[in-house]
Amino acid sequence: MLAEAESIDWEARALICVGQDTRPSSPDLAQAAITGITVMGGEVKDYGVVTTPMLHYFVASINTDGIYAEATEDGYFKKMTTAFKKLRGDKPSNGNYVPSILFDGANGVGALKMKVCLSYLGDSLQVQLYNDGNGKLNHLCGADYVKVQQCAPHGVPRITNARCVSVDGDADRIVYYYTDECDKLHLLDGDRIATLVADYLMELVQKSNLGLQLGLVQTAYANGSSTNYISKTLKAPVACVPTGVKHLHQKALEYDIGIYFEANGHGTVIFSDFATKRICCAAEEPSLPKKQLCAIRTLAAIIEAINQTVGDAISDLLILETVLHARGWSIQDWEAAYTDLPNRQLKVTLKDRRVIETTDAERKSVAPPGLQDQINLFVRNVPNGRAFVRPSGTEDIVRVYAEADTQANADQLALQVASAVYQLAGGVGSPPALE
Ligand SMILES: CC(=O)N[C@H]1[C@@H](OP(=O)(O)O)O[C@H](CO)[C@@H](O)[C@@H]1O
Repeated sequence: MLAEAESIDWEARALICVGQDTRPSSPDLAQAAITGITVMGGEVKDYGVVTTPMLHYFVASINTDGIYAEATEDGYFKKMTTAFKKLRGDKPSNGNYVPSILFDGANGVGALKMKVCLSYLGDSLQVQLYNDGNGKLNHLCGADYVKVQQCAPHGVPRITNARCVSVDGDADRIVYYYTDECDKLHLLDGDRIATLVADYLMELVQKSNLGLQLGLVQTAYANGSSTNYISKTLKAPVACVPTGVKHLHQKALEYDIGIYFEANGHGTVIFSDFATKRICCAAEEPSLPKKQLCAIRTLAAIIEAINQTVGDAISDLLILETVLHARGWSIQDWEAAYTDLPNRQLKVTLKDRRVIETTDAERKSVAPPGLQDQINLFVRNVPNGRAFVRPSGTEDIVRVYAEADTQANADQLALQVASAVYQLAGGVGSPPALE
């Protein structure tokens, strides 16, 4: 019936790529999928244990008959790391940049694949691997833990001011962090990543003189300071869309070069066919002025190094290390661009989370009645206040986000909004409290 409704041609070749992560349930689930596909007459390409973004990369490569890339693990690492080494040149250090990072693999597949990546990277980048698979997946470690709890992950040594990276369990998100002399965590999340990359690419786009338009896409979770920095300092177009990378990706397709990152570190850069052709053709024009040609060739190498199919922690890492290297920046130099507004996220459990309805890319609630008026009231009472509430698409909860001039005000605002949600929208369990 479904096949009929969707006009599916049973005679057409159906090739399904299957990949699995490191969870104990994965081999059985993968086998069940493979059996189902085979019974239905489909063809299976079993990639075994891979990161989520690797599987996306393989599918895009197959769907473009290898034009995008070679659909193998070796093809994936070779293409990205060759471009990375080209971008790096023969000097791994530059100014305040040191070619060495601490890597928290969240005890997931990202750690395994980073190990493989290291053999391709040679000595262009030193990566110390931690949480590399022996502990519990995402437990007290990984990008989500670091971002939401705003704490350094367990299992990674505290080396003052050292540049550290946390990826999530399936390696599609990445955040950077360091701990300072007072053991305070400094988080550089998806917003910071987007602004760092945008600043660098904008300079290249200008120098390349190819008339390409660059834009950024964020969600309501983007820190207000980052949005301000993009529009006021970078003077780049920035759009806000509902949560979920499918929305960000779709919007980013509207630009020649679209940069999208969720605040949690999930994102990538995509180049339109038009931009790719212009850059790749111009890169073969030796008669162009040296500075212009150099910028164009750098853009061409970035196209090779980035996984454009979806957010990819390993590919993003290579791009971010490239930008920091090119700028000669330490992680502290990167952080100096702007100051994040303190923020807080809380969760509220409701009888039915669908009673919360939102509009304006989830920044305003339209149901239940009266909730938005209450939020407006609380927000007005704190300097630089902003807050919103939305039902999660992945958990049976409602998420509350608040930011303000101080952590105490952000905490108070989040708690006020969460309490209003609990009262007006049918909260269950104990009333909201700061976690
Ligand atoms: C605040 C937050 O981090 N939300 C996450 C989370 O979605 P929710 O709909 O908020 O549960 O999971 C999504 C899928 O991984 C991710 O795209 C999104 O950013």
